[in-house]
Amino acid sequence: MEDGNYSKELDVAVRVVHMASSLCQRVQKGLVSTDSAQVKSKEDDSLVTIADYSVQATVSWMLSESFGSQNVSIVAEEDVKTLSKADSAGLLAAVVDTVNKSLAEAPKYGLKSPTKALGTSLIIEAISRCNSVGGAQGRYWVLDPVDGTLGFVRGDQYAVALALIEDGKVVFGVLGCPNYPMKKELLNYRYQYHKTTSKLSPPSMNGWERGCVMYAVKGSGEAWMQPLVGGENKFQWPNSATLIRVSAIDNPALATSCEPVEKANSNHSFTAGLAYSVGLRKKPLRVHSMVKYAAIARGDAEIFMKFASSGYKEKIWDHAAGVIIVEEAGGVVTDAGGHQLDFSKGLYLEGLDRGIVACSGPTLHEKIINAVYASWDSSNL
Ligand SMILES: Nc1ncnc2c1ncn2[C@@H]1O[C@H](COP(=O)(O)OS(=O)(=O)O)[C@@H](OP(=O)(O)O)[C@H]1O
Ligand SMILES: [Mg+2]
Ligand SMILES: [Mg+2]
Ligand SMILES: [Mg+2]
Repeated sequence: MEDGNYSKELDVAVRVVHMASSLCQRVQKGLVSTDSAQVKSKEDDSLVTIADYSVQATVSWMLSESFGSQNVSIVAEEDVKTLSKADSAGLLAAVVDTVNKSLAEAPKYGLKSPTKALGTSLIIEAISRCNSVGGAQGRYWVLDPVDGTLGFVRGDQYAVALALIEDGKVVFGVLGCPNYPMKKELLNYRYQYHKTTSKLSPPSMNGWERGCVMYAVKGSGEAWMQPLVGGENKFQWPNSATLIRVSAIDNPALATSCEPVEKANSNHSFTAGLAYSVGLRKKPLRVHSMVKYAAIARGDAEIFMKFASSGYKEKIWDHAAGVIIVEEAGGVVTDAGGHQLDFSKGLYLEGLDRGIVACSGPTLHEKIINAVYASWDSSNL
């Protein structure tokens, strides 16, 4: 894997995202979404689960072990505010157990386990150590431990997203998509929700390989995908990776667009109007998480549009890994004004103009940017 001076970081990042993705699959299978020892609401009313905290602790601990805690700065979505509350004691215990089970499997991914199980304080410390504020200088990791937590709780699509930013630019991104099938299938993969046990279990689709890890290094012109290491299989590198490329479709009538599931997260009627005006004819795919970027990078979709409410500020962890993978797979990602997304301004994509438009190529991208320009004023957004 030829790349600048990030090969060791990328190697560890891919391995730890595989490990974290398997952790999520295990948690998702046993998830009882009404059980507050597994799923909590944070102060902003968004959801957080055992998996979000466990992945953040696992990734944070492994990066510090691999590179020395003094050399590792991490921007990440979660903090320990909710987890430290008295009524989160059950959740915290479940996180400690989940993290130690995952770390015990580290050798399967070519990584080192801790000499003994981590105690609660070390796990709290690993999560809270992810307190970098990002910015235009220096090197820091960007982690969304579970992107699309809502999708995760629903047994639907979600992602584990890890990227490295240096001097304000994303230098590589790794995206674990545990529920995304290896074969070219629709993205509406869902676990079945059993009302009686209120448990989630994967549909009985024999031999239907699901789960992949994508990664790309800035300027390489390549994006790669590995099947998720599952069961007793040992992780191998790099021979299990295949090159992925965006779709060559640039005819709007044949193009597939995707967008967030929740209309609170993106204005569906505005994107429907844009779709019609540029001549899209297929029903949009509504998909949780950065799996939407993964779908474009892999050629399963050609367009991803997101127009959040005007007051909302996009976080860098919701986009860093997905953007670099689409760009290196041959796609284009800008804001609605056609400007590059700016990852150098701290935790948010400051200065983002109206929304995000990611396309498989410049022809579709230009049509959509022009359609936004033509219809924005009359859209009273
Ligand atoms: N109001 C609002 N507007 C826009 N975006 C928001 C909003 N609230 C949350 N978020 C962020 O969206 C992330 C999930 O994006 P998705 O594309 O998965 O959304 S959706 O669930 O499919 O609607 C989700 O990421 P996770 O928290 O990691 O799941 C949030 O960071
Ligand atoms: Mg969240
Ligand atoms: Mg997210
Ligand atoms: Mg998240």
